[in-house]
Amino acid sequence: MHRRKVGIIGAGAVGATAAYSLSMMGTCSEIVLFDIAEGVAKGKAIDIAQSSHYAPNSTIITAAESPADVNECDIVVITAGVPRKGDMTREDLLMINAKIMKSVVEDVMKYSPDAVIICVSNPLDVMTYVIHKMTGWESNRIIGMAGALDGARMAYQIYNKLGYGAGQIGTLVIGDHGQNMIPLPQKVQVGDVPVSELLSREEMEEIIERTRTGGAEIVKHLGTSGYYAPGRAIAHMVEALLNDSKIVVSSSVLLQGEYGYSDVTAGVPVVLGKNGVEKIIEIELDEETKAKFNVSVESIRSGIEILKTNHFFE
Ligand SMILES: NC(=O)C1=CN([C@@H]2O[C@H](COP(=O)(O)OP(=O)(O)OC[C@H]3O[C@@H](n4cnc5c(N)ncnc54)[C@H](O)[C@@H]3O)[C@@H](O)[C@H]2O)C=CC1
Ligand SMILES: O=C([O-])CC(=O)C(=O)O
Repeated sequence: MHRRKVGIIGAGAVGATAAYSLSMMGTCSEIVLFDIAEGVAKGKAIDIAQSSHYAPNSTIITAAESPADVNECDIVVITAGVPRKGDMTREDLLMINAKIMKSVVEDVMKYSPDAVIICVSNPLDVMTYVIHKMTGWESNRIIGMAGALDGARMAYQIYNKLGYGAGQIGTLVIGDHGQNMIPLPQKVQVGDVPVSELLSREEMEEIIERTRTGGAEIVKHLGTSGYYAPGRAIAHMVEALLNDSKIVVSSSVLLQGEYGYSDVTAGVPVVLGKNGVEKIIEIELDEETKAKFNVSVESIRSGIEILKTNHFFE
C-alpha cells in the first residue's frame, strides 16, 4: 500500500482510541477522522496529532469537515454508532446502528471506492453483513473486528490465572461477537505448551465464561463499552493490512461455503494482508463445537432476518 491513508468514521471513544494507537505505532502516513457531532473529530484530531510528537514516526492526523473529505483512503474503519449501556445486549443496537451504517457506507462507496473496510459497530457480525450487501464489493475487502478483541480478552483471563506467559498466549475465538461466541480452549497454547497442561477444566470453563461476558463486564463498571482494547485491536488489524504481514486473526467475514455456511458473516480465523482477507482458514471442528457454531451462526442470521423483515435492504 503506497499512500497508507486511513479514514475513521465515528471519532467517539473507540474510533479516537484506534487513531491514537495507530499514531503511536507510526504505521500510516495519514489518518482522517470524521464524526457527525460537531467539533468531536476536530478536537480529537488536534489532541492526537500533538501526542504524536513523541511517536517513533510522524502521522498526519486531520478532521474531515464532511464525509467527502474522507476520500481515497486505503482503509476505512467504521466506528460510527451507538454503544450499549446498562443491561443492553449488542443486539439491542441493531436498528439504530443499521440506519447509521446505511448513510456511512453510501459515503464510503462514493469517496473511498478502493478501500478495505473494517467494521466495528455493533451488533458486529450483522453490521458487517450490511456492508457486504450494500457495497457488493469483493468479500475480502470487508472485515469485521471481533476475534482480535475477544482473543485478547481470553489471553488476559489466562494470564490472570497463570501469572506468566504474557505475550505468548495464543487464543482463538470464533462465531458471533455476542452471547454465543465460542472461545476454543483446545486451540490455546502458552509458548508451545497446550493450556490443558497448565490449567484445569474448571479453570478453563471460568475463563471461557469471562471471555464471553468480557464486554458486558466493562459496561457494568464504566456505564458504556470499552475502548482501549477495542482501539488497539483495530490498530493491530490495520497494521497487518498496511504492512501486508499475513498474520492470522479471527475476524467476521462473509462465508461462501466455508464451514458449510453461505450468505452469512461470522468470526473465523483468517489471514490478513494488503488485500484485506487473504485467506479464510477452515479448521477442523469437533461435533460439539460444530453444534455451538451453528447456534452462533443462527443468532447472526436472526439479526439479518430482522433487517429483512423491516425492508432494510430494499
Ligand atoms: N466490534 C467490537 O469489538 C466493538 C464494537 N464497539 C461498537 O463500536 C461503536 C462505537 O462505540 P464507541 O466509540 O464507544 O461509541 P461513542 O458513542 O463513543 O462513539 C460513536 C461516535 O459515532 C458518531 N456517529 C454517529 N453517527 C454517525 C455518522 N452517521 N457519521 C459519523 N459519525 C457518527 C457519534 O457522534 C459518536 O461520536 C458502538 O456501536 C459499539 O457497540 C465497541 C467496542 C468493541
Ligand atoms: O460490549 C460492547 O457493547 C462493546 C463490544 O463489542 C465489546 O467491548 O466487546
